[in-house]
Amino acid sequence: MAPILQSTQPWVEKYRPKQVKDVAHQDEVVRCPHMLFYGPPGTGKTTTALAIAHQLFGPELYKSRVLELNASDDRGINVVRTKIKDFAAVAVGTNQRKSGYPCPPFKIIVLDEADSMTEDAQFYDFTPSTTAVQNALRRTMETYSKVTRFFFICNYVSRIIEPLASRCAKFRFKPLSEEIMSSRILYISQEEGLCLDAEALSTLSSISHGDLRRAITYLQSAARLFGSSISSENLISVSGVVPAKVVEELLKACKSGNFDLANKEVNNFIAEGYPASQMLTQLFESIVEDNDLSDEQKARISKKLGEADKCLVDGADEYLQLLDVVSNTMKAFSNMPETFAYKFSVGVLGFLVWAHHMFTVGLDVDTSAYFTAATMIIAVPTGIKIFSWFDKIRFGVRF
Ligand SMILES: Nc1ncnc2c1ncn2[C@@H]1O[C@H](COP(=O)(O)OP(=O)(O)OP(=O)(O)O)[C@@H](O)[C@H]1O
Repeated sequence: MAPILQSTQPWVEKYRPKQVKDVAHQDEVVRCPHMLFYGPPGTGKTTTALAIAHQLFGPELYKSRVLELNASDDRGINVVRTKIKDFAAVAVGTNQRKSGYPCPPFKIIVLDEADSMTEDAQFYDFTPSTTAVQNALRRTMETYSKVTRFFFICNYVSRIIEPLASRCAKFRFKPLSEEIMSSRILYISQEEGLCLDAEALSTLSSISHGDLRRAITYLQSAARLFGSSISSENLISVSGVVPAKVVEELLKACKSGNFDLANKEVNNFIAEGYPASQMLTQLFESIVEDNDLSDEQKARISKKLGEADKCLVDGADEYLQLLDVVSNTMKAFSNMPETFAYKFSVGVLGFLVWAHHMFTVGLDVDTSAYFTAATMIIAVPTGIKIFSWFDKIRFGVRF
């Protein structure tokens, strides 16, 4: 059995395919213009670009013909104007064909994470800066198109400006299917002398969501911690995925309508140290599949989950966000749907606005303005008050 603990090299690099033909299941992509590879993480975009470059130039010419820039490099507008231009402008020798490699007469510039290129000193402002850098590239691409090919790699193609995208052949990388992931994982397991049963294999594919890099990383972590025989539970524990039972308990508490119980579950969850964002993802999956909820209720909870997810990304408190989600889920599960209170308060508001309109018709401008102010002062708080009364009646607390 092969040693597991000796090598410190991450397996994602050790098992990065060196040849385009070994990149699993992205056949359409590998047949070269300027290229734009986009799609979710860990699906082989960078691997394909580097494999193409290696296969075109071989190890000897690789360094002189290929420039790799990723997010860790400085890729502000000045880099585009100088480093990329300097590299692109130097003509390639005509007689550099090495045995076994096609060595076409151009260079390749690989811009990884092209959707996060920044303008110097404006890195906090995504849209204008990225656009400025990309605009600066348009000219460079045109001027040096005879001697350079650009490979843009990104997750979100919508963040690449249209003039750049339209100069490229676009290739969408899809999340890898369970079978493709499993066969690559099986191959790596055999090479590393690991023993994975069918359940562990399927768990690994499902918790990785089509991201092979993630799957390989979980596998390596599990091998380090648990040795050569890896079970489904081992993989779940290294992945940070919340055990299905914990999600179930939380949903059960929501269904019970008992706020104290739900609060206790949220407290336990936070005390266990699970990431709240992971819980939101799994809660979402469970709610979408829950037959006790109507489509409208599912839509409401999903909206709340989305808002909480954004708040967490912005640095909000995990406990409060989760409690907010849980309270909204409780409302959705409760027999008196939120829509009733909502519609009632909106109805009161609507009535007052309508009454205001009827009374003010024919009044002079000043009287009408006073009346409008009075209506807003009465109508809005009244609506909100009624809304909160309903919450108090139902849960004894206002969320
Ligand atoms: N299609 C694939 N075939 C074989 N291995 C793959 C494939 N996709 C990913 N991998 C494995 O995952 C690792 C990471 O892949 P890669 O860097 O190409 O992903 P990516 O799509 O560029 O992701 P990101 O958008 O995060 O940069 C590779 O080193 C390789 O081990």
